[in-house]
Amino acid sequence: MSKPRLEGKVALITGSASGIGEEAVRLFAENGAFIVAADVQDELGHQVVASIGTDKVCYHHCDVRDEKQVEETVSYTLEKYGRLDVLFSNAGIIGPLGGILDFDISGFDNTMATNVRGVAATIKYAARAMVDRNIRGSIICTTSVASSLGGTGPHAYTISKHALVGLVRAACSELGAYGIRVNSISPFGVATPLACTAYHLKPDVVEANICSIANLKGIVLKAGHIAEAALFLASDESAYISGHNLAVDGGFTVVNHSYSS
Ligand SMILES: NC(=O)c1ccc[n+]([C@@H]2O[C@H](COP(=O)([O-])OP(=O)(O)OC[C@H]3O[C@@H](n4cnc5c(N)ncnc54)[C@H](O)[C@@H]3O)[C@@H](O)[C@H]2O)c1
Repeated sequence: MSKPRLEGKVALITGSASGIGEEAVRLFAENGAFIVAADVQDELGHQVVASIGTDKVCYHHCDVRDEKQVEETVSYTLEKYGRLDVLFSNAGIIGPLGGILDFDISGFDNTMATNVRGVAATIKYAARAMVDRNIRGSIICTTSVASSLGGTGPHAYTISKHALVGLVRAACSELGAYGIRVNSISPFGVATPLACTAYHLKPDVVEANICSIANLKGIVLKAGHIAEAALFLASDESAYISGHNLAVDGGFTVVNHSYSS
């Protein structure tokens, strides 16, 4: 039997009580990792952990907008499992809807505080922990197709995800010297609570809408597909990949949708 892909590795996953993060917790655990699952939805987070088993996975409250909570969560991970090999900085919000002409500036601030500043804080403390212990770790963030295209999400969200690509590249440029890889995953639409609640739609309706505009037909994108990409970037199979924004979008961002042959 082949060795579990994350055997002996310790991972911190934010936004882990729901959607993509929850799937990643399950998949990383199946692949032998010790995990701290962090989120602000404590009840859901505890349920996720209880459904997997508390021997290798634990839940910890962390609002990524609060630098102190991020620092404390990384310290908790080190106390609990003794090291940190993988950060999956995945927590994010869709932020306010609406156009630029009536732009919700305070909603924009909160979106940036969560999707960019929050991720920056997680990278800062996770990278410190890795550098201090000489760990050649892997840092993964969740961007979006809205990180490379305008008009595929609300404006504040699009701005935040574009900025996140810059953050990944900046961190990659510095942390390579320590052997630490920094990448991101850029998903197309997935019918998680983030996508469903924003538009007040049920998951099957969201999936039907996504499929109707998707480039790749005959498959429905699920949170598990994104978790698989995170597993690859977390594992040693991606040992020389850094600074990459891995599209899991069925080709959506590289085709001209108005062209038909
Ligand atoms: N669902 C999609 O279509 C889609 C597409 C592209 C990218 N993404 C990105 O994937 C990531 C995960 O989203 P999802 O779709 O699984 O949605 P989700 O709502 O199911 O999960 C997001 C999780 O992040 C947590 N969270 C929100 N604010 C937080 C904060 N301040 N501190 C800590 N945790 C916080 C939420 O409680 C939730 O559990 C996000 O970064 C999102 O932008 C989602």
